[in-house]
Amino acid sequence: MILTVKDGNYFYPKKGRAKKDVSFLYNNDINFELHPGEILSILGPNGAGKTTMLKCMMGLLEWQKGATLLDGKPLTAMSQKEVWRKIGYVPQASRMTFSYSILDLVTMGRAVYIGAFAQPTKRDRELALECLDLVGIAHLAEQPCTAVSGGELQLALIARTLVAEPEILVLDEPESHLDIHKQKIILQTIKKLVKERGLACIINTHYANHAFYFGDKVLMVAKDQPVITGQVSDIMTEQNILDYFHIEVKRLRHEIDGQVYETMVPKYFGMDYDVNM
Ligand SMILES: Nc1ncnc2c1ncn2[C@@H]1O[C@H](COP(=O)(O)OP(=O)(O)OP(=O)(O)O)[C@@H](O)[C@H]1O
Repeated sequence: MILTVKDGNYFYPKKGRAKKDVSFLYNNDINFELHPGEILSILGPNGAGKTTMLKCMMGLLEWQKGATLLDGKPLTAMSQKEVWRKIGYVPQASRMTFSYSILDLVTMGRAVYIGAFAQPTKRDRELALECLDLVGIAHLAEQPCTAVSGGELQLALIARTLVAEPEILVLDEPESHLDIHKQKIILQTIKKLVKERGLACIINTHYANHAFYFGDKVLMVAKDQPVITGQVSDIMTEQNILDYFHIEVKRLRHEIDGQVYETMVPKYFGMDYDVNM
C-alpha cells in the first residue's frame, strides 16, 4: 500500500480568528510518498509539529490544506473502519486508568475484525499472545496494565497495534520509555516486520541515530526551517543537524565485522562544560 501526503499543511484553529489570520505550523507544504517496505523517520526539535503531523497523516486531525491518500484514495473518502484496518497507530505511552490484563489490552487490537456485539475468539487471543511474544513480554500477559512499567506498557501498545495486521504502521516516539536493550528489541522488530511483511512505516523519534539504523527516508522539521524529506544519506548531514537542532555534530562512518555503520556524535561530548550556558 502506498501512502502519499500531498501539499499537507496545518494550523490549530484559534477561537475568534478568521482562517486567513492564522499562520500555518509548517513553513512549506508537506509532500512525500511512502512505499511498502519503507520506513520514514520524522526528526525535529520539541514543539516543531511532529505529533501534529502524524495525526494529520492518519486522519486523526484533518489537514487544513492538502490530503493523505492510500493507494491514491483520499483518507477523507474512506470509512473510519477502513482506515484503521490499514493504519496501525502506536501513540506515546501514558499511564492506563483501566486495569485490563495486558493480554486483554492487546486482544482489543483485534476490534477492527470483531463485530459490534461479538466476543474475541480463541484465535484472536492466540494472535494477541503471539504479538506479545514478538515484542518480548509474553510473560506479562496476565498482569494488569496498571501494574507494569512505562516501557512494558509501550511494548504492549506496539503488540496491540501489530495484532490488527496493519499495512501501514505509525509510531509516535516508540523508544521513549525504553532502556537500550528494549530499544534494540523494538527497533529490530519494527525493521523486521517492515521488511518481511512489506509494511510502510512512519516513526516520530528523538533519536537521530535511529534514522541511520532504519536507513530509508527522513523528514526533518523545525519552526524556523522548511520541511525537508529525502533519503537518510541526503538529509542526515552535519549542516542540517546544525540548522534544525542548533547543535554541532560529527557524522562518523565505522566498520564492524565488515559492516559499515553511520552515527552522529555531538561535538559537545568531549568538551569541558560551559559555565556560561
Ligand atoms: N491541541 C492543540 N492546540 C493548540 N496548539 C497545539 C495543540 N497541540 C499542540 N499544539 C502546538 O503545536 C505545536 C506543535 O506541537 P506538536 O506536539 O505537534 O510538536 P512535537 O514536535 O510533536 O513536540 P514534542 O517533540 O515536544 O513532542 C506546539 O507549538 C504546540 O504547543
